[in-house]
Amino acid sequence: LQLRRQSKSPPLPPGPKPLPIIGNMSMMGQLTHRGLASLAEVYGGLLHLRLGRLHAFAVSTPEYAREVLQAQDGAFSNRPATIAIAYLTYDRADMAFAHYGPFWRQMRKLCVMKLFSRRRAETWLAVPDESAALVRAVAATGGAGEAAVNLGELIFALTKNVIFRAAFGTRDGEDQDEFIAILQEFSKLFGAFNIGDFIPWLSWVDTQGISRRLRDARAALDRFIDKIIDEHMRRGKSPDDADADMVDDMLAFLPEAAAKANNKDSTLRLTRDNIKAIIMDVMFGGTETVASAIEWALAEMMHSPDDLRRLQQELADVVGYDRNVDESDLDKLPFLKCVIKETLRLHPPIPLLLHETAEDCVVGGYSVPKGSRVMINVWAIGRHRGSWKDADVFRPSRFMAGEGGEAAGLDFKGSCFEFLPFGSGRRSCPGMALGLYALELAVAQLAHGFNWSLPDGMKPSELDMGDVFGLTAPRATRLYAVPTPRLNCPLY
Ligand code: HEM
Repeated sequence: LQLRRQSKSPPLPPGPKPLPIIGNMSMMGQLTHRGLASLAEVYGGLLHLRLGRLHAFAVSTPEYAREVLQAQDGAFSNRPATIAIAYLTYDRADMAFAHYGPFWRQMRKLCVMKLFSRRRAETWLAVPDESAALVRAVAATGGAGEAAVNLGELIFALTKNVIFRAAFGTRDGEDQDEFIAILQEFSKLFGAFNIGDFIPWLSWVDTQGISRRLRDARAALDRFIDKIIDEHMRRGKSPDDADADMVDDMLAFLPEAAAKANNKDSTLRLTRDNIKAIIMDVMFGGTETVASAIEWALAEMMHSPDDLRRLQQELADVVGYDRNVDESDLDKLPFLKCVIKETLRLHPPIPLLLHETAEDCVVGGYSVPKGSRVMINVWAIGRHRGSWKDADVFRPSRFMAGEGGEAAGLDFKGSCFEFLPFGSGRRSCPGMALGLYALELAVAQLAHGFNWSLPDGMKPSELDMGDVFGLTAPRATRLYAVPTPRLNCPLY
């Protein structure tokens, strides 16, 4: 009896009572950052759900986040993938959905050292160029202080152009529209409910025609990127060329190119599928995340005009009224950094981090079996009442050093578990530096270049601050605002 008792694994954490076979699948609609935060108030910081055959866990406190992202990082670093995700990533031929292991390590090294690194001039030049184009577009459409501009749409165009340029070396043309349509279909398929993910013996039930849509979407991507790869192979640019793009960088790792260049230094060999899948990672990882953060930062400041005025005063003191902000100013703008931090705390662009366990684990005395889906709710953690004073209030000065800001010592690099907009540990964001650069520059230039008011006499307190849940958590309604130029120089 004693042996049996000793070998008994610890209990599963608390959670809503599951039904036979379907478990808690009737609660699928609640598995959003907000829904899971409400469940955590009832069941605690580590809760368990049964979704058909799948065990799912939600982590909603800094203590449990530290446990899974730091103390037991190795066991929690796999990624869960639905049938749709596995198919659209060419069976996890990318980095974001590859399981933790030697292949993922090599892909990650390639991304960090080459694709997103500061040395990739084309990518980093795209940020100031496209940010200037955004300011120009704002000045052109609403610059007389009369018409409202659709800031959300213009900001999305900025990040899309930056990433498109980084990947393919170009921004214009009908190609972009075709590619955006492919991205949108991928995004819908990633989020579509598919019963086979939870009850495999029911996978034949495909009422929404998902299998056909998956085949069509991947075929469309094949057609699109194969053409680009062939063009890049024909022009034969070297990754060392100043205007090389990500495709040029990756082509050097195709077996035929590596053999030709006698590239023995690297054991990494990529296939065309790897190249396509990584391009999709970069598109999904780098476009909506940055766009949603820029739009939220501006919306929060329009909702809290004193903070906008304070940032504009800082910009006037440091930059003056005769030019707009450039990269060299960014490190001299402490309040701007606080605005960015406070925005990422309240609106982490990826609100739920999705991990999977590679082995049976025990967390806080509870069992987490191998192959479980683990959702780390960074949105709930950023608003955790035990960690943050006035947790739901936008107050950038909480991060201000020298003013007694209670959160002055906290940053988002991954060691403060109450603040994880970029994740932490092995699977944390490899595009953080690039994302922050685009975010800081765009927010600073828009705040410095214009005074902002809300359309139709709307009061700041009336601005809709709701969000929607998907791969990211952008604003529920696009941000419209009326710009009035405030500099003595032309806006580009
Ligand atoms: C404000 C901007 C951004 C935010 C807040 C952000 C946030 C995140 C988060 C939270 C993760 C997942 C961490 C985890 O699961 O533990 C992630 C992963 C990732 N991000 Fe970002 N990201 C941003 C910008 C970018 C950019 C600009 C790129 C690429 C150009 C990028 C590429 C990726 C990739 C490829 C992964 C997957 C990494 C892996 O699985 O190993 N991100 N990001």
